[in-house]
Amino acid sequence: MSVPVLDVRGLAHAYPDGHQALFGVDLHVHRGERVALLGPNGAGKTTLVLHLNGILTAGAGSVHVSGLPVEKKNLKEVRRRVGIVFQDPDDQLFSATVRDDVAFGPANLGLRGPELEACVRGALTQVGMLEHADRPPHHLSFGQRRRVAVATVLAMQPEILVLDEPSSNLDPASRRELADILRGLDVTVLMVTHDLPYALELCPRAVVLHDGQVVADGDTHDLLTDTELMRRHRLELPFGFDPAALPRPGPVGNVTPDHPPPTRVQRA
Ligand SMILES: Nc1ncnc2c1ncn2[C@@H]1O[C@H](COP(=O)(O)OP(=O)(O)OP(=O)(O)O)[C@@H](O)[C@H]1O
Repeated sequence: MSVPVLDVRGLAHAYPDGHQALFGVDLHVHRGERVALLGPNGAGKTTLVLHLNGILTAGAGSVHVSGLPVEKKNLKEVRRRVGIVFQDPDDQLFSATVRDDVAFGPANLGLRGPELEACVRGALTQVGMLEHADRPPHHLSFGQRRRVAVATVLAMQPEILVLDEPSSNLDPASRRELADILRGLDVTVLMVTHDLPYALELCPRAVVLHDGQVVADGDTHDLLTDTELMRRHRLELPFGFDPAALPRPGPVGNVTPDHPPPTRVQRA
């Protein structure tokens, strides 16, 4: 098996006020996986995600992205490899036009002229927003802005796409359209979500974080049908939702996963 795209080992983090948010987290994500990161409020999901591209630095342990350690001297390359789409698209969109926002990252990497334009068009096409390229982002709907935020990250051709609550504040049609887009991408995905049906629909594997520790890691369907595990870790499916009613999610885009399918559920 190849080097994991994401290799988190023994990661611990205490905030300056002394609050210990992560305790020895291990997480290995291989190329072609789509993994849901689940857990109740305050579990440490955001804290973990902020370590993946060096916004926060580890108190103990390590994070490697395709073998590259997340360290100050590597941050530029780490941030190209790990694309984070934050929950609020307005944290990511600040230019006069959609095109300029999507061009910002690749232009910083040195792309110019037709190469840059092709990159921007490619990313906007992937999210179905090419026809909006010349519009100001603040004229777009929330769902459209979220798609543009995804495009700004895809334009960097990341090795892993990290999404923080991608389905939040979307109407049912936009939620489904975004799921279709994500399913079609040829990129490894780590998705933080409280939307358990969305996790089940998109991610064959789920990792549950609770009180700063990984408490389960395995097949999403197996996890979400384990009522004792769900109760213990404050995870609740919407009333009347039956996980068996959804087909198991298929592989990522055209990527052939270089890992076996998740089967085991581990418990702390
Ligand atoms: N800047 C900070 N200073 C001190 N403690 C913090 C800070 N940010 C987060 N925490 C604490 O760290 C713990 C983990 O928070 P985190 O935001 O990572 O959880 P989360 O799983 O993302 O939660 P949610 O689902 O509510 O977004 C919480 O107890 C939180 O109060």
